[in-house]
Amino acid sequence: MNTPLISLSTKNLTIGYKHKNGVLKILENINLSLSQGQLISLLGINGIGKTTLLRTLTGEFPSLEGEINIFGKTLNTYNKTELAKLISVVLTEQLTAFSLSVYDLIRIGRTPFLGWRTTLTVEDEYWINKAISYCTLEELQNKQINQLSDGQLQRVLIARAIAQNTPIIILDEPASHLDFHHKVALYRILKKLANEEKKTILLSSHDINLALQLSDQVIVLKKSFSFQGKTKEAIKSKVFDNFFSDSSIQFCEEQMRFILKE
Ligand SMILES: Nc1ncnc2c1ncn2[C@@H]1O[C@H](COP(=O)(O)OP(=O)(O)OP(=O)(O)O)[C@@H](O)[C@H]1O
Repeated sequence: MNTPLISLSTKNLTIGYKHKNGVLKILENINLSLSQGQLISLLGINGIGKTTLLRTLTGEFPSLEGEINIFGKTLNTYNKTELAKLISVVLTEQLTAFSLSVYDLIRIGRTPFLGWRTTLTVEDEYWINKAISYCTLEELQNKQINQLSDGQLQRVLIARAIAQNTPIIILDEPASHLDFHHKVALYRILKKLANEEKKTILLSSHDINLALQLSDQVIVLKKSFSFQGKTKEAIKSKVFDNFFSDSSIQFCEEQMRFILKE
C-alpha cells in the first residue's frame, strides 16, 4: 500500500499574537501531519485557538515559533500566487456588499490560474461547473450574492474553493449557518472531495458529533496539548473526557457523541 503524501505539517508550532506591549501565546508545541485524501476536523471549545491556527497555517498570521511545511517546503518560501495554487481558504467573515452573481464569485476561484487571461479555458470551466454541481448551486448560479441567505452564501464560498482546485482546502466553520440537512450534505461533499479527488481538507467545526461520524481524522485542541488521529483513536484516548467545563455534558463512547446527563 502506498503511504499517503503529507501535504501540510507543523513542527513545534506556537501560534498567537504580537502586539505593541508584548506577545500573546495562544497554543504551543503543535505538531500536525495532514495527508492527501483526508477530511480532517479541527475541534475545540470557544476561544481555544482554532481560527488563529487556521489563519496561521494559511500564512495570513505569522507563527510565533516552530515550522509550517507545505509539501515539504517552509510556508514562507512560497509567494502569494504559488500559495493560492496550493491552498484555498474559506473564512467566516465574508463579502455580501458586492454586486456579483453566484457564477462570477465561483469564477474568482480560478484567478490564480488565469494570469493576464480574461477568457476561461476548458479546464477553468470544468472546475467551475464541477464546483456548481458538487454544491448543487445550478438554480442559484445567476442570482446576485447579496440576495442569498447566509447558508446559501456559505455553499457558494465553498464552491469557489472547489473551483480553485487546490490540493489543500482550509475552511473555518463552514457549516455554522447551515441547517442540519445542509450540514450533513456539506460534510458529505467535503468527504467525497477529499477521498475521491485526493484533497487534504481541514475544517474547524463545533458540530463534534457530526465530525466524529464523517471525518477521516480529527484534531482536538486543548490548552495543554493537541491530539491528531483517527476518530476512533481520539475516542479511545479519552480526549473528549472533561472536554466542556460543564460536567453535565458527557461523552458517550458507545454512541460516539456528547449527551446531556441530568
Ligand atoms: N487579534 C487578536 N489579538 C489578541 N488576541 C486575539 C486576537 N484574535 C483572537 N484573539 C484571542 O485568541 C484566542 C483564540 O481565538 P480564536 O478565534 O482563534 O478561537 P476559536 O477556537 O476559533 O474560537 P471560536 O470557537 O469561538 O470561534 C481567544 O482568546 C481570542 O480572544
